[in-house]
Amino acid sequence: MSPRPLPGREFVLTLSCPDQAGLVHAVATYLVHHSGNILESRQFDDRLQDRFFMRVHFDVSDPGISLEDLRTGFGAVAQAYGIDWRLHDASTPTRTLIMVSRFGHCLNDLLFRRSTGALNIEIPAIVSNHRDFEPLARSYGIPFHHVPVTKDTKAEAEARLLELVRELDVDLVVLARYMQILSDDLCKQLDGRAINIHHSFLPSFKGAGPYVQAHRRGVKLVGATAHYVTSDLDEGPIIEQDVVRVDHSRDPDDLVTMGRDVEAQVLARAVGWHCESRVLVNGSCTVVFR
Ligand SMILES: Nc1nc2c(c(=O)[nH]1)N[C@@H](CN(C=O)c1ccc(C(=O)N[C@@H](CCC(=O)O)C(=O)O)cc1)CN2
Repeated sequence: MSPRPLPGREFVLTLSCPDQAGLVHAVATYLVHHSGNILESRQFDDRLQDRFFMRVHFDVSDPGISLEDLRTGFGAVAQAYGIDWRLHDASTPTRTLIMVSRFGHCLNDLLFRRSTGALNIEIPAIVSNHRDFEPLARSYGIPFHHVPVTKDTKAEAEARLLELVRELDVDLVVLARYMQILSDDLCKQLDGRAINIHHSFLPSFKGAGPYVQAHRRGVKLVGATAHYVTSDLDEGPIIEQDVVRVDHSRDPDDLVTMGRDVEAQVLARAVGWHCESRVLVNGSCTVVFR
């Protein structure tokens, strides 16, 4: 058997389109014409929406083929089939701006996971409406931006955030227990590239104080939900969720403590999958090729 060529550069193609025959063949033919070798391919046909979703992780052995060549080449296929698509270099880290308020466990977890290489992200800035975690940012050598928010300064604060997003070429904004509601305009500007961790198992207990709400309800499970941020508070497409068991003996503060680990783990999985282009938005839901 002839030896396989040395692995080339790796790319990820994600796509969705109206379901139709020949899609996988068209993608495979495109890859062959660009010296592509499939490493992983996942597909999902949403029969209710009649929409097809695909994620292809592949390498390219021809060193003369650039990312722009690949994008130009797939543009023709996409036009023929009405495909919405994205094509990324799999090795490129996602430039991630993290926002936090007074609870830092999710921020701390993301910083550590980046430091160990568990998350392929760069963190050009940490933004907070409080100064609690400026020392933590400094300990990782990451610029910290204190952007206070009041009803009167919200517009100015959001303008400053957008300025940082543009100046630092940010790909993804993560609300790691950032407790300010983003305006409709900011949500539009960050559509599909802002992830929030909500400290409940949505759709239960939306909004502020979910652990107090859960305690009043006498729940036997508390949880966390990572979702894309939209104008509808805590209603964005869900990316990942998990729960932890509780009981009658726990007061609201106990629930806050017990929820920390599951919040951090859920957010980290969601951020990791987003950064590996494993999450595709399907209307108000997601398809996650995890
Ligand atoms: N536009 C959106 N903004 C935010 C979302 C979202 O889904 N869409 N998620 C929240 C996070 N969050 C729960 O996870 C949350 C944060 C804050 C509040 C809230 O009511 N806060 C203040 C009011 C602050 C303000 O007016 O800006 C309060 O406690 O009264 C509810 C839920 C992050 N932002």
